Amino acid sequence: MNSTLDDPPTERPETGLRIRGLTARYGPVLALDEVDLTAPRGQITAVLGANGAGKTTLLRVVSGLLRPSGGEVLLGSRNLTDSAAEDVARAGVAQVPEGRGVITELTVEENLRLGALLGATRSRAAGDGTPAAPPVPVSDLPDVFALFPSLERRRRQSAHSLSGGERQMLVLGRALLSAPEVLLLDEPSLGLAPKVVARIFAVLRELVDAGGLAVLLVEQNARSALSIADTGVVLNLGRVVACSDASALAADDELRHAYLGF
Ligand SMILES: Nc1ncnc2c1ncn2[C@@H]1O[C@H](COP(=O)(O)OP(=O)(O)OP(=O)(O)O)[C@@H](O)[C@H]1O
Repeated sequence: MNSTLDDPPTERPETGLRIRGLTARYGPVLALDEVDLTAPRGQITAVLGANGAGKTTLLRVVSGLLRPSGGEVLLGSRNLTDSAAEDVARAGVAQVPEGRGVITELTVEENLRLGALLGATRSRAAGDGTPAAPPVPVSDLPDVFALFPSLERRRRQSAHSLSGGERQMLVLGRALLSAPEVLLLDEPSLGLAPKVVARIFAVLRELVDAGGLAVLLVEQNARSALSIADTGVVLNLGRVVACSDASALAADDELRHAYLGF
């Protein structure tokens, strides 16, 4: 039987996110078929694959937006499988939606304060027995501004005025302020200039190396993703067709040509 969010942890929380036998459907369409993968703490796990492979569906299930038809989503010893999206967020799983996720009516600073608000809620919950958040080295707005100085220059501007790259930095900063254990990133490179992508990926790498954060990075840009990831998982038609060390995947010509488009 599944444990619940309220069960006391019985394993070391270092385990990170584990997905076991995950199956998801849209009516007759089988979008995920018995997917197994692990996103350990202190590592970046890239999920790669062509259009329709099931990457977005995987994120939707993990974040509680779509109910799976089978399998499990575990965070440490906590079973998040059938949890509502707000409970998954409170458990420490932060979504970094593709740059659309900024609230354009609010300023940069106000957007960031929303993330900090969730972080504060989580800290109070931790006092009630939930495992404390890991030491993500971002706890207040100045920490985000140190990572992304252009956000500081625009802190009082409406988020509407930001470029695509700045919007992506803002949603990432907001997610970090929620003191996450796991970051889920959906195509953070989409439509951005290579220089901006390089900055965002370098920040992710720094954060993961500095603490116990687990990153699940969904990307179509397989080459860039594998350059910063520890492990790559390749999906095709809802199934895992490869799961390996990122550098080994990048060096596998057959696999790259068949599934990764580079
Ligand atoms: N709302 C939906 N209704 C029906 N089928 C869907 C729906 N969303 C996705 N699908 C189907 O589920 C499968 C997986 O789609 P998904 O969006 O997860 O793939 P993806 O790898 O994220 O691709 P993309 O990068 O194009 O978003 C595809 O066959 C897709 O057509």
